[in-house]
Amino acid sequence: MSAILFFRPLFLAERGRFAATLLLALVALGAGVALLGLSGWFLTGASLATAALSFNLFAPSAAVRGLSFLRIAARYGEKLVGHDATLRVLGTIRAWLFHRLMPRVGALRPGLRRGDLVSRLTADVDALDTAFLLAVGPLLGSLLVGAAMVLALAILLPDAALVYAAGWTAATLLVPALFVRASHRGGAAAASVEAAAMLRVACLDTIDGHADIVAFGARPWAEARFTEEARWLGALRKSQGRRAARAGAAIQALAGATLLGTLVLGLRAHGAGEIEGPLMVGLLLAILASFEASAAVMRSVARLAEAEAAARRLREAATGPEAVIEPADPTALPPGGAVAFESVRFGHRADRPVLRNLDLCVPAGAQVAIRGASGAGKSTLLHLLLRLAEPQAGRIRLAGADIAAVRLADLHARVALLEQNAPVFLDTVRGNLLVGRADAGEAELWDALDRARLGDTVRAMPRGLDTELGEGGRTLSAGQARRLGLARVLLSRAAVLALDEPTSGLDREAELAFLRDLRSACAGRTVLLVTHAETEPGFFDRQYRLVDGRLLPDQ
Ligand SMILES: Nc1ncnc2c1ncn2[C@@H]1O[C@H](COP(=O)(O)OP(=O)(O)OP(=O)(O)O)[C@@H](O)[C@H]1O
Repeated sequence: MSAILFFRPLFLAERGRFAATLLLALVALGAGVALLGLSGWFLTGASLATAALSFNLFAPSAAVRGLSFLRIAARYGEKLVGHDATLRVLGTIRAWLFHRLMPRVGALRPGLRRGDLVSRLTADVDALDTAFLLAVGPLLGSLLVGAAMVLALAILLPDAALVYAAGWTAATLLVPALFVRASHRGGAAAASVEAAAMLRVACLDTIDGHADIVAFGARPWAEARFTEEARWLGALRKSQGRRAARAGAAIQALAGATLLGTLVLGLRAHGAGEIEGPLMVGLLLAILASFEASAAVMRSVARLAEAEAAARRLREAATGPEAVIEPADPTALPPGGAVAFESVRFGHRADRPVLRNLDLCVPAGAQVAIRGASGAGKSTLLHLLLRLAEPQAGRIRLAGADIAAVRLADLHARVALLEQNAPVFLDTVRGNLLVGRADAGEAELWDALDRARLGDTVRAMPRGLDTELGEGGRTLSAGQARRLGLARVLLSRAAVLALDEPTSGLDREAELAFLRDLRSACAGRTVLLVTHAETEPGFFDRQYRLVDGRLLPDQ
């Protein structure tokens, strides 16, 4: 339970609603047991009465109706309040998790797949709903009902109290505990949660790679992979289900044995005149009803094991190291756009440096191109400037300030990045552009689009700026998606533009035109552009080549 308890503060925010749920669940459970007990007593009493007149029919039948109504109302209220509280908590957990994940995404272990992360934010959070509704509630309810039954038997049929206590303890505590142990021992619950996540990964992978899979005739391969994941999940759930069914059968057997034991002891007490027949029947039926609560515990425990595994995965995602730490005592970022790298060393693995003691000095407003072979470290250099990763040695300065000492929000307001695979969000053209500057007006949006040479394309779209672009920009060509990313960067007010391959996706003519226009489009801003493209003299103030982790003057 330790992983679930990690989320306790978020659950406690709804403690009022959860307490009301618990109370209503107890009322429903108590009313159910009392209803069956009373009915048993009533029916037996009525049938044993020689003359109907000698038995008061009115009071018990009114009580039966009252209890059944109370049970229905309490059950309804419990579901209503409980689900409301749970949905609120799940919403809070999702928002909290998203907030925690954002600074950690860059530092997630490389093996962690997108689909797995989605799985954590959705299915794993959902699994936590069992933590209260299906676990704590039934367990507490069952404990209280069990204790009440032991007390009632101790008063009315003392011989049977011990038998019931033993049967009930075994059914409510021992069997679920053994089930949890068996599930933990095989790691079944964790494996099942993992398998469900992997199935989502396989599904997303297949959708993303759909065109290639079709083109290569690899559908059998994709289907076999998906089927294999599905089969694995199915097998794990089946064996978990089998274990749960065995435990359920054990509870039924214990309920039967307890009932039988109580019946034998009850008949003996009845023979000795210690208990009346109707009361004994009432007790027997109440015992039967109380074991329903034990079966509910078993069902919740079965789901609780998965909730615990899901909580562990959520905790891992929410508490991992942050990619970049905010400075504890940030310094103010002076105005300006001068950029300097001072003996910067970085490697994704410390023993494999990508940049080695790299120096670069770009005065404010200067435009610099950096060329280099694929894998030379060009994107890495730009990422370091935005503190998407931290150098292992050296310092990067912006407007004279060490970027490690300034607030991330200040840094990101000053430096805009056009990523190599700049995303197109599931939104309109306008929505995608406003990510660059939320308060941009209509004229500024069109200006940015024109400067990125995308204005005419958007004008020809049916709804212009309000055209929906589809997931991942599916309705755009790769070159158009690229230019949309560029327009977003041009729209921002950042004094420094970090452009990663801004002309990829453009033909050579458009590429040269873009590079030629860049000077006026970005006038007054510092530009660091990394590219494979051949540039021409005069396009940039300075040009470098990135070779062996160092910058050499180019041309
Ligand atoms: N997240 C990562 N984990 C480990 N290694 C990485 C990671 N990202 C990049 N690398 C490695 O770092 C090196 C530099 O990568 P980078 O993306 O900066 O190159 P690049 O010059 O931009 O290449 P390209 O022109 O192909 O985009 C490469 O060898 C790459 O394999």
